[in-house]
Amino acid sequence: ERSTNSFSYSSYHTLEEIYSWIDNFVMEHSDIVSKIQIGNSFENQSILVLKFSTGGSRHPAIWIDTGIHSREWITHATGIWTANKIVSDYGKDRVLTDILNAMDIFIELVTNPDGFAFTHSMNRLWRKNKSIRPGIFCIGVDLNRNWKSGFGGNGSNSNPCSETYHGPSPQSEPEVAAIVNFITAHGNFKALISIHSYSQMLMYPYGRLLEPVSNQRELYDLAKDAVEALYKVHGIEYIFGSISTTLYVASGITVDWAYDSGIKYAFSFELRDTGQYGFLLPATQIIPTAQETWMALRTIMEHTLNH
Ligand SMILES: O=C(NO)N[C@@H](Cc1ccccc1)C(=O)O
Ligand SMILES: [Zn+2]
Repeated sequence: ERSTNSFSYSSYHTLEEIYSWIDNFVMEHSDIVSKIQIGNSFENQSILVLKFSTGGSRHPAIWIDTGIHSREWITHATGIWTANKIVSDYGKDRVLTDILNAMDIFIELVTNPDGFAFTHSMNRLWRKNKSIRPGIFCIGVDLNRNWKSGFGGNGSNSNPCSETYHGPSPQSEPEVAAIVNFITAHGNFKALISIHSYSQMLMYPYGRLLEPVSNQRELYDLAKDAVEALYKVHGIEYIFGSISTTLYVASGITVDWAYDSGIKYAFSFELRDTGQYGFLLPATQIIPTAQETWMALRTIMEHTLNH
């Protein structure tokens, strides 16, 4: 009896429960999934990535991260369901099978493990990581402001007590440095998708600039197709566009770094809802959210495969 069969995909879980699910999941699907430790968090938790691969040495790759902001629990839960969806549909869904036969998919489920543990133990609405530094009397850096592109610019804050504190320097945080080192060393990532909640948006670079990226038209059309595929599942409406024009100017963010590193398909999701529950989205909405998000992810991955 597969222990992942007894895991509830319609519940929220602790860091320990997710890490033990990862070990069981990898054991039960060792033909296609492996676990990579890309580093350690500030408080010395392992930073784990799931690799989905059908072989080959350096297939073009797709990166998905969830939970960079620890209070956004729907994103970790969506990532776990998505991992199981990939192994369930491989060999059955033509599009996914074609994607995995040609590309590798990497999913980092708990991108901010220290913050995530803290949302379970002390503060459900904690956003940042848990780094501390001498002479600084507030905890944590916003991991979505700590990237090199536009570091310290508008839409990030130099005050360590701010929720958007960018940290002392680019990639100062081990949780960000681990991803940068991994993606840079791999050298063949074609798409990066960083998943947040909430607001129901699908966005692409730039966050730091109002000017459009060179392939803006392509990203606009792809985002449009993706949100249409999402809408068809449960009728949930997303808006889409560049981060700076759709949401607000934000500097030092994941997708700007990815885009500037040559990953031309860089997206950020804001999952359900639009504020009724916000970060406290009821667990009953986990599977519906994951189901609709999958159709958008699949659309983006299919486009990446074909371009
Ligand atoms: O925290 C959230 N959303 O979860 N707000 C995001 C908005 C966002 C999302 C993606 C890129 C840039 C900015 C933030 O980091 O400010
Ligand atoms: Zn966020």
